[in-house]
Amino acid sequence: GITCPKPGSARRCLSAAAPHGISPMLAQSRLPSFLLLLPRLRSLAPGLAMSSATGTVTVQQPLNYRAGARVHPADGGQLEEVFEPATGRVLCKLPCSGEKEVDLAVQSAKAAFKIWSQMSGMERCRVMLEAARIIREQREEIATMETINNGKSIFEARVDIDISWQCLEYYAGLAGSLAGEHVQLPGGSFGYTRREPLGVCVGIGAWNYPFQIACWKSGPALACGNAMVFKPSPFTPISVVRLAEIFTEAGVPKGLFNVVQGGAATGQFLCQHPDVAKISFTGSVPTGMKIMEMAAKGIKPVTLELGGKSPLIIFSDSDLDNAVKGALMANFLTQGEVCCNGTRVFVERKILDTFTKEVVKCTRKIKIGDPLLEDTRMGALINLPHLNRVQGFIKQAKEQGAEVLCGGDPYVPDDPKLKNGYYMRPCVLGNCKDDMTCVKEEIFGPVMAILPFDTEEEVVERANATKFGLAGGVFTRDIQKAHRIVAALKAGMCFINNYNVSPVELPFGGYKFSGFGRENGRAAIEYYSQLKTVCVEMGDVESAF
Ligand SMILES: NC(=O)C1=CN([C@@H]2O[C@H](COP(=O)(O)OP(=O)(O)OC[C@H]3O[C@@H](n4cnc5c(N)ncnc54)[C@H](O)[C@@H]3O)[C@@H](O)[C@H]2O)C=CC1
Ligand SMILES: C[N+](C)(C)CCCC(=O)O
Repeated sequence: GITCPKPGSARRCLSAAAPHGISPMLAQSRLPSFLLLLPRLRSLAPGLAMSSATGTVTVQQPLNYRAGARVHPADGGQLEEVFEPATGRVLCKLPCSGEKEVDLAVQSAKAAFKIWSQMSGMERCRVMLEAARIIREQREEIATMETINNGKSIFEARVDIDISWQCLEYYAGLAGSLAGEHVQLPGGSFGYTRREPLGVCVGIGAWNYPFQIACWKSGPALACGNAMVFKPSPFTPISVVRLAEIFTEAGVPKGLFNVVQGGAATGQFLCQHPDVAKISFTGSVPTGMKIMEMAAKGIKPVTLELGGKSPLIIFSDSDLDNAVKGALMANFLTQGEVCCNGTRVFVERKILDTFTKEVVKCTRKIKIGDPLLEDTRMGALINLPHLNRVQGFIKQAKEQGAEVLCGGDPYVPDDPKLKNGYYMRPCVLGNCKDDMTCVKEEIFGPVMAILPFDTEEEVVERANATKFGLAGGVFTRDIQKAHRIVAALKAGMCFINNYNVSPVELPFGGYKFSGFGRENGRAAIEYYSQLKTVCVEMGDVESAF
């Protein structure tokens, strides 16, 4: 029979390993209870007020970080309200950094780069391992901050934080083995290559995985000997400053990792700064295009992690129980606000009815509500405009002939403090056609579209008929078919018989409009370093003149 995913199973799927190699469930049970953590939470994150229950937190501390300390920006001044998605309350007013503050952050990074880039890989490794250790130790506090600012469930935020420290640990491990090669040339001459850092790298992040995105960028950047100035999304400015403090606590030179806050204007100052050597961006396609244009003016390399509309193909020979779980994992993590989500679920017609019935049954069981409660599996969307945008897609889908099989409507929790939060019921759409807007455009919300198919050839063609190419997945018991399908998919990250797991050892990134460059895995080293070739003459110069 088919069972819905059980609490705990998602964490097993999502997180490659747990602290100290023990199971994530065990790791969690060894942590002190949430209440016991409160005094510690206050001392570690003084920006958070007395209690950290939903609806009680306000952030007072400065959220810029420069030269090893929290600072108020030197200029800018325009204030952005930051909301708590679960309640709709204002968490803080964020001053956006201007050109002067951006310059100070870049200069601070430049000074730290001089020290950090001269250290050996093993020395950098030790500092990064210490940062990973501190994150692991403070997992609960950081996950709580992330939940309060992003609206995702605490259950998921813990997984994000685990992936974050695993990422730093992974790149710490690589730092000591970064090396060039030695090449013998005629007459005893030889050449060698050196893998050198780029300098000051800029990271610009989206709001869906604030802490994790910052680790996916700073991990490889710092391992290669670079410095970084990071700008989170103005919707989620809080947790990344904690990462900056942790790096300092771990022993990086002051200024190695700085945080500037703000939106497009601040981002532009960063991208146009002449002392910036590289830009790594996670966000939407239109912004990605602008970033590339700005980078072109300074011949700066870019990494672009952009949007997607990925296919998930379910064959009739799949293990149906796993295929249903896979479809839920592919669509409903972080309220569906995930770039690599498999939102076009192609189902072989023979099992369309059985599969759809089970997916709808399991989707209806997803517990929505206060994201800090242990049993919540879906929290609030990032903000009201975004909730309205997602609602607009569902309305349009109905107008174009799709059938709402479940959810799709706003959800108002019983708890009075959550009444103004941005909740909706996860939605499954049936009767979808390839040319509907809900099937073509990235919705970035909890909306799954189900599309029947008949043949392998047909489904591959339809799966690839998109401007995006971030991810794709296939469920089947036929191993030849599975590998044939993923080989034919035009997407950077493919899953066989699972979806949306994130082992940091594997490169992640897109094809086509989903961007280029890779994060995670050894591959990311290429994007945060440059190769110097040294040619050594052991004989006399044979001059042409
Ligand atoms: N491929 C991936 O890894 C991911 C992609 N995304 C994509 O991101 C989008 C949602 O994130 P948003 O934050 O709304 O995207 P966005 O593109 O509006 O903003 C992303 C970041 O860029 C900054 N920014 C905006 N305009 C800028 C400019 N002109 N110059 C420099 N920086 C600028 C923003 O302040 C923010 O920090 C979705 O479309 C999603 O597909 C989101 C997460 C992961
Ligand atoms: C962690 N994972 C795989 C669920 C999502 C990562 C990509 C993103 O930032 O949206």
